[in-house]
Amino acid sequence: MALMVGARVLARNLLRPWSRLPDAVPGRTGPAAGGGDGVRCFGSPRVLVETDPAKGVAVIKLKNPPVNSLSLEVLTEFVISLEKLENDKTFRGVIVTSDCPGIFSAGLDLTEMCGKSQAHYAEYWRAVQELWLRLYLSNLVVIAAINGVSPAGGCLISLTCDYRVLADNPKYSIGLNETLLGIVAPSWFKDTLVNTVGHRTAERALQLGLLFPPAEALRVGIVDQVVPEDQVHSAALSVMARWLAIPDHARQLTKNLMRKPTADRLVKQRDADIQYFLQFISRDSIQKSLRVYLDKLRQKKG
Ligand SMILES: CCCCC/C=C\C/C=C\CCC/C=C/C(=O)SCCNC(=O)CCNC(=O)[C@H](O)C(C)(C)COP(=O)(O)OP(=O)(O)OC[C@H]1O[C@@H](n2cnc3c(N)ncnc32)[C@H](O)[C@@H]1OP(=O)(O)O
Repeated sequence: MALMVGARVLARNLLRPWSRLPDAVPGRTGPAAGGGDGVRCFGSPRVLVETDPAKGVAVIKLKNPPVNSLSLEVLTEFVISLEKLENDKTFRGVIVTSDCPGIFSAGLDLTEMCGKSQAHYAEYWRAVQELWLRLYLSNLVVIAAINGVSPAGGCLISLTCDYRVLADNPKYSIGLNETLLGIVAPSWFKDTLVNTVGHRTAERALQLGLLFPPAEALRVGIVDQVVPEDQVHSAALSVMARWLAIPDHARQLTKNLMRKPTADRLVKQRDADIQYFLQFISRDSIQKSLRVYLDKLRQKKG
């Protein structure tokens, strides 16, 4: 019950940009934060933020064990943390990564889309839209340091970034695998993939629900770089330095030029998109597919 109320409060914060989460780790500094002196931490229970004001760079670490599924709370806390960074002129870039070993993100939280009320589905989908819009159009340089498997919504998060570095581990596949669950990637997921890998590759990948292992992911361009696992963070920092060498205003205007038409397609019909999602996700056949998929995941262990 408390969790539900908490989620509602957090979700309402999305609509009230002036409201702030209390800092979960207020002003913690020092080497434990991962970057030596001057690194400061804030954020929330599921979205840790380590900042290095001297470099103007922050690291957002998703921490929603066991699989970093994108629950309503995670989506909301992510947006709030991102907004905090964007409103602080100290920061010019952010690296998005995972605090869960071996898993970047298992994607949208299936339990949020299964067996819940229409009101809940609407609330959840608006939060998914919000995070996508904020990340896709962020003024910050956003680099994904993909240190684990990254299906569906996890892949979407990384596709919204400006650059993707993937750890070279055969288990760390990435892709929009929605069709394997018997569901369909919405048009703006599809657009994000098309804008990254081109129409033909996206068409094949989406219909077959392909999850690309690292070498393949690099070949089709769904990631920009594959590096040994222990170098993901340092590689992301090197890339960041290169992107930060470009004057902000020129880079930001160019990013906007490239991405705004795609984002505008959703912005112009957000409510209709929510209605479309509601109709789709509430179908008996879709609910059944999701239940079967979740049961398979749960039975895997037993
Ligand atoms: C023309 C018509 C168009 C209509 C379109 C309109 C609208 C669109 C409608 C819907 C669009 C929805 C888009 C959906 C996007 C998504 O992101 S769906 C999620 C996709 N994710 C996956 O397929 C990944 C599933 N998970 C896994 O494959 C594995 O869990 C793993 C990530 C590889 C990790 O494996 P492992 O370490 O072995 O961990 P377990 O499998 O044992 O899992 C641990 C527990 O976590 C639970 N879990 C896993 N994934 C999720 C998830 N995504 N959400 C919620 N929960 C998840 C799993 O059940 C285990 O739970 P228990 O501990 O057993 O309780």
